[in-house]
Amino acid sequence: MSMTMAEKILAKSAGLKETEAGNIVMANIDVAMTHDLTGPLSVESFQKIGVEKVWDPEKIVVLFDHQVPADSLEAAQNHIFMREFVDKQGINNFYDVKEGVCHQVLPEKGHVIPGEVVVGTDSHTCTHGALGAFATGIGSTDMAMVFATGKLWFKVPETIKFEIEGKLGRHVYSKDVVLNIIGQIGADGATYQACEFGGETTSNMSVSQRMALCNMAIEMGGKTGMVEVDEKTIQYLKGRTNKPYQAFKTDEDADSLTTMYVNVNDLEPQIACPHHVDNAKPVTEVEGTPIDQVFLGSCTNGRLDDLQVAAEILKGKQISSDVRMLVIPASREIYRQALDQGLMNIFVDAGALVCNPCCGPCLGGHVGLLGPGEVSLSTSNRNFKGRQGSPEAEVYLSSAAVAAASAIKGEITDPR
Ligand SMILES: CC(C)[C@H](C(=O)O)[C@@H](O)C(=O)O
Ligand code: SF4
Repeated sequence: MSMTMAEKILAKSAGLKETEAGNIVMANIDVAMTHDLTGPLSVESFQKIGVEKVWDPEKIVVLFDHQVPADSLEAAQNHIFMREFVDKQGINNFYDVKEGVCHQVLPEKGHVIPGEVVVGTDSHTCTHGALGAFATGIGSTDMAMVFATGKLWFKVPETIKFEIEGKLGRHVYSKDVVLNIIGQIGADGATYQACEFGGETTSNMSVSQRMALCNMAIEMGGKTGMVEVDEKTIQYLKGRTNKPYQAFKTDEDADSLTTMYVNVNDLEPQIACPHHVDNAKPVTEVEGTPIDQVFLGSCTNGRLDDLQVAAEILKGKQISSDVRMLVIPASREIYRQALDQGLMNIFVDAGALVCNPCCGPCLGGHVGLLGPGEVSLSTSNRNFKGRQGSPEAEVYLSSAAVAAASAIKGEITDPR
């Protein structure tokens, strides 16, 4: 039977030969991730089930990233509570305050491999599908059941495959591609679909750029984002994991597959305007909009290539005195590489604030919040009302290149 990548992975994880979209399968979970913000709820629910020990401590990853270092007594208490859980359950895959954002750290540390089922109590767990896994966000009570049993049921999703063709122009990136797709199909355009990204443009992208595509799958309602395994995936995995893995591909004649063709030859840098991610416009339509803060970071665009692009633009320049710019590398590994490459000197000399790897202002719970009437330009993935602080603030989303060029001018700027 012809199947999609999502169907093949879910069939394998449920011990079935085949399955099809719409079926309910009981999957064996390969990786279960929780963090400082949703972890306490997951653990409290787990404790209510009454099972003493988690099903397999080696398959659980606990990580602190949303409020690190603790910015409130509540955050500190959450951290203490989670450290006690990790200790009691013998969970070795524990990353305390220093490592960075979960969706960057898990792939980096080799926890994500092709063909496996990864669940996390965070909606952007779909990012990990860039390595050919089936990865999705789940609720804290679902995670409690995973902790207890190692299993979770899924309705097998249909697949929408974005065949991306054409050559990206100068200073046009995967973030622009995915914002444009979301603008076209809407925030509910791929509801409960496995969003697979393919075509020659995707093949030419780095794993990092593919992660930005998959990261945004949830912003069009997707159950997961996915990219087929290729040489770049294999190179990425090298030195990170020795675990054997299976690479699955979507059969072109699979019943549950819909294809959307996207040509990027003439694509301009895109901006998602307040207060919805699907309110995407070409930068030329919004350039000149004054901004108060620029946030370069997050699980969407806080990776080394993003920092490199931004540093190239900021080199020898000064950030506008009307703007605060926050640079937050997505992980310690990226921070280290950025230091080695001299990127941090460029940011500091330009007048940016460099913070420790964490989620930062992305969801308005930690550093760098916006006041009423303020405007942020952010490389993250959501611009909902109140997302980065005051409900009277506005958030625009863009690539790292637009963010850097705009920081210099103090207004939304076309980096080209
Ligand atoms: C805190 C967490 C539940 C949340 C998510 O699931 O996405 C956060 O990471 C976000 O980006 O809004
Ligand atoms: S960086 Fe933002 S989107 Fe990513 S996990 Fe953190 S809060 Fe969520």
